[in-house]
Amino acid sequence: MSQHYDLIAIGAGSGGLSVVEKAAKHGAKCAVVEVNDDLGGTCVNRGCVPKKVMWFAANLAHAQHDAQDYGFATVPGKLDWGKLVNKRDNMIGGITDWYMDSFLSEAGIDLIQGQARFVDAKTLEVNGETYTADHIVISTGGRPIVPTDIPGAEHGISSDGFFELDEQPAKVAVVGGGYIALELAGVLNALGSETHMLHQGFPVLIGFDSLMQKTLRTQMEHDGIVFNDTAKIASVEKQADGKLTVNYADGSTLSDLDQLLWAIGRKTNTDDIGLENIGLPLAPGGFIDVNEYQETSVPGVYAIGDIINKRGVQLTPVAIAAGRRLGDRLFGGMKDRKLDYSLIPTVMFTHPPIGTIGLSEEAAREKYGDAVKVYSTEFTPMYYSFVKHKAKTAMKLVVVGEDEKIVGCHAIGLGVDEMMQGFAVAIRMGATKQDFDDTIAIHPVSAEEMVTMK
Ligand SMILES: Cc1cc2nc3c(=O)[nH]c(=O)nc-3n(C[C@H](O)[C@H](O)[C@H](O)COP(=O)(O)OP(=O)(O)OC[C@H]3O[C@@H](n4cnc5c(N)ncnc54)[C@H](O)[C@@H]3O)c2cc1C
Ligand SMILES: NC(=O)c1ccc[n+]([C@@H]2O[C@H](COP(=O)([O-])OP(=O)(O)OC[C@H]3O[C@@H](n4cnc5c(N)ncnc54)[C@H](O)[C@@H]3O)[C@@H](O)[C@H]2O)c1
Repeated sequence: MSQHYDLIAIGAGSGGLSVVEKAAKHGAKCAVVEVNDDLGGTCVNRGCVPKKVMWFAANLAHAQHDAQDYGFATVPGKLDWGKLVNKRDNMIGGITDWYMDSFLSEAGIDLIQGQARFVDAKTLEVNGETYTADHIVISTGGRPIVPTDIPGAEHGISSDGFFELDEQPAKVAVVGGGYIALELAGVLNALGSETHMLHQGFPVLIGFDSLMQKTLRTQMEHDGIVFNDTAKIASVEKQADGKLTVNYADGSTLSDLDQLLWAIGRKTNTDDIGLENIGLPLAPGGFIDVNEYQETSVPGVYAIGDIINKRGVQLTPVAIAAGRRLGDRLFGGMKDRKLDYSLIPTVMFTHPPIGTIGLSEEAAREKYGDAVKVYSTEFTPMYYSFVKHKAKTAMKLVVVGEDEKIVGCHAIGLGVDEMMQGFAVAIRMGATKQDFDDTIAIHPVSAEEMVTMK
């Protein structure tokens, strides 16, 4: 006899846990299926949370250098990588234990451990048992891509492997030019690894505003990261001493690498979940198409989080928000509740960080043509007054039409990670440049430049 639920989520990550939590709060009988031993998914175990710990450590490394320029007698200390990793993993263990021991039981949600597979649109099979539900949510997220067409690629690691490193690599190459490549390269470099970034001729940070791309690139180079923009990797070899050599197509090499980190994108977790049994086709890239209510083309089957076919929304708060809204709509009587996917703010935890919301200047010009106007500023924050190793801050407001409605807001620099959330509220409410100008600045902080741009 199979067990019946009102809703089952496949995958206990940001999206899956959020939809069952909300649905259960509204009284629905819910279960979540998870194939891994740890709950919380990518963000908690192999993403945002451990990454942010490493980013904090990298900030401290920068600050130790800066402190000397402020007159402190301290000499920057060497990081005990093992100690940091141990503390980080203990912290994450605390979160996953809490999910396992308190979160699910307090919310009255059943955990089904194993790999879920659709038998039909209302039935899942897990470890030989069947479970039925009126509503099934696919929230299986994704995993890093490691190339299969480059001989020796398997000698490299992915972001998952980065979080398993118990020793800091002395020399490392990071392949890619997106969020993960840039964030992890920044961490490794700040913590003292010789860091090489390999990507293939395209600008880093595709889709971001060009001012952000340019400023970050300049700063990363200034920090000592070596960029190879024409890195066509032909093969990777492991030497007798365990070090790696990258052989480029042009015959040149990069050798003595302790690690090679592939950060070239992620693939969705859709293999072997039986989508063929419910007639649900995959969109290009392995994503799942959904409508504005997270509904797939199969009635009663939904998809949320990284798995859905929308560009630029593979973020934890997006998965959570979509899950909560779906729970409200299905069981809370909120018939029209859905996530608005426009104007999603995001921060890239590089050194310095980037905060962004809305359209880049380039995208706005493509959409609105001559109606676009841009305000921007570049400056050195006061913090760096005595610091030799300075990092510039750059900000840009992209506005449209006579009322100069803000359609894009971008900033890179010290502290912008904590700055952008408030601006995102204003911009979602329809703020114009005049609203920003009418706001009294806070002094002396970098954020004041956002409301004083000419
Ligand atoms: C290195 C890194 C850093 C990141 N940093 C940030 C950040 O700073 N801020 C941010 O907003 N986002 C960040 N992200 C993105 C964020 O982690 C994801 O957007 C988020 O985790 C997506 O949630 P999800 O629920 O869709 O999927 P996931 O969190 O990936 O959860 C999916 C779950 O489904 C399980 N699963 C898969 N298949 C099955 C199956 N058949 N049966 C049962 N279970 C299954 C998986 O084991 C997993 O636990 C980062 C990602 C990475 C990789
Ligand atoms: N701070 C954050 O919020 C944060 C941090 C990390 C990840 N994320 C989320 O996770 C998603 C995935 O991140 P990601 O970095 O894996 O993907 P991404 O799509 O951001 O970047 C992948 C990069 O790899 C490049 N690339 C692709 N194939 C390549 C190849 N063969 N050789 C060299 N480069 C290649 C792409 O051009 C791109 O620059 C992000 O889009 C983001 O939504 C968010």
